Amino acid sequence: LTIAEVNKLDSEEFLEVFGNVVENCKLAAAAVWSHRPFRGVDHLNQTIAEFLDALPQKGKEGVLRCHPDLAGRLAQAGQLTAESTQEQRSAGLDSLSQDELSTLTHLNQQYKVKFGFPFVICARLNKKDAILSGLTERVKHSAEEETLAGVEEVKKICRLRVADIVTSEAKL
Ligand SMILES: NC(=O)NC1=NC(=O)NC1=O
Repeated sequence: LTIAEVNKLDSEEFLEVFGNVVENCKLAAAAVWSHRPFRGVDHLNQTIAEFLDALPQKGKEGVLRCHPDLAGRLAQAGQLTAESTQEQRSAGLDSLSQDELSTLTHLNQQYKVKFGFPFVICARLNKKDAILSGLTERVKHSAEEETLAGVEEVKKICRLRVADIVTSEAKL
């Protein structure tokens, strides 16, 4: 879609198209629709980022809780959204050794017990080794730090999903 076509979508169509740019969080798309017309893809991403940043602490944690674990139960059951399936596959998370899988599962569990929300990272920008080292490092942080770090990753995931939908116009 060009940004001009995006700006013509009514709220229902906009939700159909952008409803999952933030995983399982249609509210983000529903909230930013009223900012149209969007000047360009950067403006659209900026409004989503501002929506996420303006959420209270509990809201930020809630957005993180809407994310499926990396190589977690849903992934192993083949029940991830199309976007998450593709992202987790691109990081090589669908071909982990038994050791890697048990390490990731254990660390994810440890992280979730500590923070009460899952470890979130942009899988399209991190291969499995970066994911494992990121998780090992970030589990040492505070809940406040990890809420912010998780939301930053959600913004990266969102930007890539938006880029799959909106053709950025060549600068005229
Ligand atoms: N817990 C996660 O980080 N999940 C995910 N990151 C992605 O990039 N896709 C996911 O499903």
